Amino acid sequence: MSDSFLLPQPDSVEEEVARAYYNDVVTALGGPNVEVRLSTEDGKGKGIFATKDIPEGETVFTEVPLVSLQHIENRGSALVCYRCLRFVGTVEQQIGHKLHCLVEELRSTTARHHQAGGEGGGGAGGSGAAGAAAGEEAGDAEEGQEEEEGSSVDLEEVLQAGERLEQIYSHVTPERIEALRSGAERLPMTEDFQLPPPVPCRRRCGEVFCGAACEAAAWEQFHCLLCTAPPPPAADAAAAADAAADAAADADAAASASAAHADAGGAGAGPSSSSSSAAAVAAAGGAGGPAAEPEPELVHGVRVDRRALAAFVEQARETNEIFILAAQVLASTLIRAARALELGEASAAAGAAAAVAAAGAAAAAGTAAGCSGAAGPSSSTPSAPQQQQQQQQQQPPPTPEACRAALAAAWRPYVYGWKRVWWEAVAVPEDVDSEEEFREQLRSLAADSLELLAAALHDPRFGPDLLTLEVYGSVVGLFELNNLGLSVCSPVEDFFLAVDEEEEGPDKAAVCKLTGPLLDALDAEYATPCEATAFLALQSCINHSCDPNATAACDSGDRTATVLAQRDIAAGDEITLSYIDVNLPYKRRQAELRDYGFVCKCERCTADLAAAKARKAAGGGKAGGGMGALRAKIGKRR
Ligand SMILES: C[S@@+](CC[C@H](N)C(=O)[O-])C[C@H]1O[C@@H](n2cnc3c(N)ncnc32)[C@H](O)[C@@H]1O
Repeated sequence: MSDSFLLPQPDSVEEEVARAYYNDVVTALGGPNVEVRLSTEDGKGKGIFATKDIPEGETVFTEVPLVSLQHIENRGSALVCYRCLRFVGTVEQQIGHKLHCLVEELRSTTARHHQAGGEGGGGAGGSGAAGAAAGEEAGDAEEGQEEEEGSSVDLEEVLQAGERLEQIYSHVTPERIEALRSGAERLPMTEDFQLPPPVPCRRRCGEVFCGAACEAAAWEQFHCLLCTAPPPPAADAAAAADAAADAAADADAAASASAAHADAGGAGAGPSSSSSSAAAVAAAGGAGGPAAEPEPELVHGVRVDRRALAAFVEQARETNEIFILAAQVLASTLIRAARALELGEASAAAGAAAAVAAAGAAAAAGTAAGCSGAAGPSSSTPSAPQQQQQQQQQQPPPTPEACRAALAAAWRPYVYGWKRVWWEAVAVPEDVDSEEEFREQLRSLAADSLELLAAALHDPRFGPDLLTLEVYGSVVGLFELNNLGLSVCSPVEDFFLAVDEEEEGPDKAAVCKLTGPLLDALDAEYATPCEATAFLALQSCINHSCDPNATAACDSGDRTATVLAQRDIAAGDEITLSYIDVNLPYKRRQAELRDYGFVCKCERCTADLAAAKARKAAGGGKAGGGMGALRAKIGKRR
């Protein structure tokens, strides 16, 4: 059992609080189609059950992720809001961004070949260190080999990169890519695919948002603690509080934000992305930041060292991007706990379990407010850093009991997702010789990451309880076992489909003359969606079935993820989704689900296993059986 009061204890008080929390979450989302049961009869843990008949095609429930993060390697394919994943800019900018990042990535591959002296090798190659799976890294046998592989180049990959680059340039010039990217070139028919203009982070850290409200919501929710850019000079500090609103009106915002996004890791791979945090800081400096060593800032009572944050982000991008999501969870928890103290809510929270549950549920519902700018139950207008520091200095220090109660309440939205620490939750890859060594390497990677984060966020009130390896490992493990892959369709795909569907004739020919070369240059990339990882309070409670009765879909327009009935669901039925491709035969399904850390106990697997055993007993063949094609992956809701 865990020593940390932040990780669940199996006692009745906890169960009561959990029940109250989920009731509040369901109610806040407009229930009452479903309820959360804390244990299913077949031992799968928590589950979601229908409280009334839900006909096929109807919405079971809709919710907003508590946190989400676009995959680093996807940043070159889709220019989206850092908080809500909505595509931003224009279709032209999206096309320019994709081509620019693609060209940069291909160039960096061929440049690595030249740097390596033009020698081919059988090494790892690949598209750079960014986003490399921690498991792969931990699976490498020896340091020497890693180094050797890092500098070696796969000749075939280099040749392919060169060919692809030539193919792109045979259809589109570098000047045209830049014209699309900057908005100088407009294409016909794109007015039907309006996107919000990108609004840069108030400190120009390189992240962009779909509007000032989303920028402000992200800032309040976690970004004020995690932004890698230093504060503006003192004279501009007051203005900085309103910078998000100003940025929306900034005539250059769209183009500069688009470029900043690309420079801050947009290429998604290769050297440019691993130095992205530094680039983001440099970009912010260029926008008026001080050149001198910045002082740590006090934000909601947390001492924030932006340079240390940049180091944290860089390590996460090179090893495991989930560390960044984990940091969002911890930062938003710190902020909610600090706000609770600021507003004097802690004493109430300490006294009543129900109040604790309500605070947590309200936090989940608060983030569900979408792009409205609301960031939580005690959302307040952000004040300038100096004002915040003054306020905090005037307040008497909170008691340890108040701190613990505030932290427990703030932590509530995540506590029930907890299962195992990351290094114990990960399935061991087949090519790993020593499981013990592998898990130790993951543990040490998480410890390094936490050390960097703890150096960046110093909080004597909550830090000693929250920033521990056990809690950090549990948050990363939560994403390993509960995360939801979000996939938001690209407006670029919709645009090219619309062009294709136009009636044949001279008008279409004129449009195709302009768009055809772009489609040829993009090739299969034209349809790449935004891919992200997210954590949702209710969806993370839905168990898997190889014959699911529901499916999930997401809508980038309002940042919602919806669960839909895939067939008629009766009151009392468990709601199930498929985490994998259910077309696979029994053994392959079980193998895939081992990656999710469990042996499937669904009715179909139970029946398949029984049939296989019966066949074996009768001296017969293999287990198998196909179902209709279903994808766990979330698609766009139409
Ligand atoms: C996303 S969570 C679902 C909610 C979970 N039951 C809970 O208590 O939080 C996924 C976890 O639920 C359990 N689970 C989900 N579907 C299952 C199934 N078909 N058979 C066995 N365990 C399952 C596994 O422990 C898995 O790691």
